[in-house]
Amino acid sequence: MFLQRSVRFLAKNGLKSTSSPMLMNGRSLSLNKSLLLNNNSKKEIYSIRSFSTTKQEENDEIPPEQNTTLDKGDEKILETEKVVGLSEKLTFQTETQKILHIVAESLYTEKEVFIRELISNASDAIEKVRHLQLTDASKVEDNVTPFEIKISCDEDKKTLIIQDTGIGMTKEEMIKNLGNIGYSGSGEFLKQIGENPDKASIIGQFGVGFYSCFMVGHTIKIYSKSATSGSKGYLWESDGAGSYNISEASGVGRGTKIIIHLKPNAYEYSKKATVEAIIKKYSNFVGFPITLNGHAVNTIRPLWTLNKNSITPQEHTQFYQYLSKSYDTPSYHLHFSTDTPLSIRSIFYIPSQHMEKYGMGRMEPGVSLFSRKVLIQQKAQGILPEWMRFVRGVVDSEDIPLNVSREHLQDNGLIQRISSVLVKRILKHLHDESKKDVAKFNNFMNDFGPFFKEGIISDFKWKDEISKLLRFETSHSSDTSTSLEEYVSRMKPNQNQIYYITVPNRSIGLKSPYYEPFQMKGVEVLFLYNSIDEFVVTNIGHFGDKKVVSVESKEAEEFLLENQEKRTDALSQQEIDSFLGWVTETTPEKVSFAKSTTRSISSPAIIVDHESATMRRMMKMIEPNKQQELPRQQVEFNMNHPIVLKLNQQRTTNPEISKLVLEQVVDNALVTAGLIEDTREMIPRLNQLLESVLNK
Ligand SMILES: Nc1ncnc2c1ncn2[C@@H]1O[C@H](COP(=O)(O)OP(=O)(O)OP(=O)(O)O)[C@@H](O)[C@H]1O
Repeated sequence: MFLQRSVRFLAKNGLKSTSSPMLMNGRSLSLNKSLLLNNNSKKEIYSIRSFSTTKQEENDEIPPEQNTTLDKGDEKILETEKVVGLSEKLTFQTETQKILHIVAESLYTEKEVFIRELISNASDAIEKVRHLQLTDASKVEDNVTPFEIKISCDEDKKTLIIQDTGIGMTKEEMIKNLGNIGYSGSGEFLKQIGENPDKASIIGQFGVGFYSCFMVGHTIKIYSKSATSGSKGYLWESDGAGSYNISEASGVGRGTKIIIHLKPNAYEYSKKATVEAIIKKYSNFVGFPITLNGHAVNTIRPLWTLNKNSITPQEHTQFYQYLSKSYDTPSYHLHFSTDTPLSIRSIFYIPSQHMEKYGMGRMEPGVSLFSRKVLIQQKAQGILPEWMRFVRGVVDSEDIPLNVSREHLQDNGLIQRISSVLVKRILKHLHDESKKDVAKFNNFMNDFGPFFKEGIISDFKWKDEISKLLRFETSHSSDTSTSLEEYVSRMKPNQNQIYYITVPNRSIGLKSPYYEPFQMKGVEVLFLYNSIDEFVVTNIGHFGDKKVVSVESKEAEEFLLENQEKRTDALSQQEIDSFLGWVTETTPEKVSFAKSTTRSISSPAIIVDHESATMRRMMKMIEPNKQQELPRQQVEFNMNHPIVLKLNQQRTTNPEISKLVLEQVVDNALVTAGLIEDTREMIPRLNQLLESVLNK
């Protein structure tokens, strides 16, 4: 289809199906040329791509030997630039100095990552210039230079040079980007880098990658020329000891050239074999040709555009590690392509671990958005919902215009539609995986469950799909592995609701008077231990046609009443009424209504139909200074309980102690319902009661 469209277009516009060397040198170069010829309409991109790509779209890997114009022999990059005029000495921002020092000094075991960081910056810079060329070519001075990353190491000179033909930097940008740490939480970085054993991952996640070159270099020289029209070249030079020099330079090409003069303990990075192995290890999936001393190193395989059966598990792992700047093997991956209703090529990875659980701050979104292999935005907001920020991957859709506003991606209707398709597909994939390997999925949910719970609370649209993935601990088993589907499959024939109880731990749950009647009926109850869980189940509301309700709710009480054998009370109705009247008279500030319970409980009293304890705690967190008065409660008494019967006997003969006992019984019920947080106010009363027991 591309080809047909392009032939039509070329015929119409009189372009020749050229076999010029530029077109043969890879797609990025071809795109450049297309821009020289035309403006940036979608049609033009189709046409040139189709002509430059003779293989089918599904399998358009560019063999390494065709990747670059530079693969001609052992070529070293020379320092041909010349400083013009005087140089200006500037100091690093204080925080930057600290971070620079830490990065340079404390990562000696993982030094090699500096190559990954610099290549990643180079690739980002090229993506930026490519995007600018395709959206506003007039702003770019040089539209001819091919997109490439050249690396050169020299064992004699003890240098390593990394040069890109990317967006480059103006003088101001060099000062801003290289002299300051953009990351606002640099204090946080300093803390984490000290504590975390996986320092290399932290470097990647905090955007301090550039400074890693000071681990290996005693002097760093950076020549850079911004791609924007009219820019001059500059040299930035520093030994990382607090200051840097900037001067104008002539002979600087578009992009950035970093010359690292290696420290004696880092001479290994002047060896070609060492550097080549590191590039292959970390940067094999960079989307632009990388050459080392003139030889092509990487294989450009945009995996997401390939046939999924042609990709090996190792390639997936490598690609994931490249995308996520991490070293683990992903738990799951999904390679998903569709042409209807939208054209989407995508690959998603679910990491095997995440840092949020260690309190390491919020993860950034991890999916990059492309349009026909041109990067629109890395870590794109809005392509997946916020709660799916743990997913890493790539989404490519030719339906997205290159000049889509990157700031407001999440407000874009098309992005929202793509997002919908993707979220649905990812959730379905996880559901399928949960059936394939139950233990693996349960382990995954143990770790990543909080993200899905956040999804239930914040993203109502997906609550049905997400609720199928959640796992709970229940009275059936102490594993945190019961799905709602399994719960439903074990429901009693007369049961049409799912019951939960919020308790601090399992043992309290098992002893709770709210759980007791369910246990007696053999009805399974979900045990929720976190405040957030109650919001989660409240938001789930219904699972299929089964309502999810608290064991403390009216609905639960009605269920318990059904088919319940009539209790025979030891007291007459008149005696009961009189007792309950005494209760409300004696504890008017705590009890609004007292009645005889119908629940089979072994405690003397229980609070019913009350406000959720979780909600109270939440309100307190929201307004910590506001006194949260506890409203008067409805209390049900177990009229066969020995304490209640004795209380009834003694309330007239021993009114003082009976009042104390009643107050304690009510307070005990409030504690059981989680409504009293501070039990200290009971102590004087308990002491009085103890005294009276001992005095007997
Ligand atoms: N080769 C380059 N070309 C153009 N600009 C660059 C280049 N290398 C670095 N920069 C600029 O310097 C900034 C700082 O780079 P650094 O590697 O420290 O962090 P980062 O790239 O922003 O974050 P991360 O390392 O997480 O990708 C970059 O954001 C970019 O603006």
